[in-house]
Amino acid sequence: MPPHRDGNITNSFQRKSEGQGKTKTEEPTANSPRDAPTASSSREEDKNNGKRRISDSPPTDERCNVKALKADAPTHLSSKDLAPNWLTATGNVTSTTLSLSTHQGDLFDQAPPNCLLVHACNTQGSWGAGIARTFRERYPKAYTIYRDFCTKEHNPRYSPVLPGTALIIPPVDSGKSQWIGCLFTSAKYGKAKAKPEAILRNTTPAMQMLLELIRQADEITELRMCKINSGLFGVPWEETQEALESIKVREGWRANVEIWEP
Ligand SMILES: Nc1ncnc2c1ncn2[C@@H]1O[C@H](COP(=O)(O)OP(=O)(O)OC[C@H]2O[C@H](OP(=O)(O)O)[C@H](O)[C@@H]2O)[C@@H](O)[C@H]1O
Repeated sequence: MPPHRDGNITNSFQRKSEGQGKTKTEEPTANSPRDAPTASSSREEDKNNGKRRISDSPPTDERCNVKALKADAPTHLSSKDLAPNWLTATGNVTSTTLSLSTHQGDLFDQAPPNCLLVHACNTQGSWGAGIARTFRERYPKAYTIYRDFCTKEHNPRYSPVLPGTALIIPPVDSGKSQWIGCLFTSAKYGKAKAKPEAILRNTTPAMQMLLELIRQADEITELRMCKINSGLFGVPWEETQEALESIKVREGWRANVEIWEP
């Protein structure tokens, strides 16, 4: 995927079934990895040339055929791009657990091209305070993609983004070459944010999904993350750290995450 897009991300994950009725949202438990919402197979064929766009094709043998995605319209990657039960279909579990390396400095400073910058997000489409606000100021077009994902592709009331999932957004802001990673660890924010134990429960499956989406994006150079959940979400960093370091790395996943703290 070329580093700079024109920023007009067409949401090629439009689904015929968009606007479905209410769905019950549950908080995933640490031991029952959430079955990612299935990529809808009811997507229409591209009538213009009869070709099924990758985003309209059901996942092939367990995973999206991402190769064709690069030739297709630019877009984000999310749970909708993963096959049902994707976690069991993901490569073999290795004996390695995720390792975190700490770096002193501003997450954004001199982030290399195609580096993924990761933060914790709510599913309401708001980057209103904290580091999220900085993300919004520095990557306004990426913010628009996140917001539209939460409020147009999903509907916070009737078909919300599920906590415990993730979203990655390619470089779309002019002059910027970084990807943005969103870990949905709490549905709401502020006083309505999830309880710390729910945020922690969501962190593991969200991170597992992020690692799989990174593997599929196949262009990301390094992975930088702030101390997610430890500020406005009110979860002691050590607890999030323990949850992250307990993740067993699958074949093809990044095994190291850089944690940047000011
Ligand atoms: N430039 C920088 N480089 C490196 N580290 C930086 C930094 N700037 C701040 N940090 C640190 O990054 C950690 C996270 O701190 P945060 O409180 O922001 O995030 P969180 O994950 O606890 O909570 C998420 C919810 O907060 C937001 O705001 P809203 O809900 O919209 O109101 C979202 O939208 C979510 O909902 C803290 O250690 C900060 O010191």
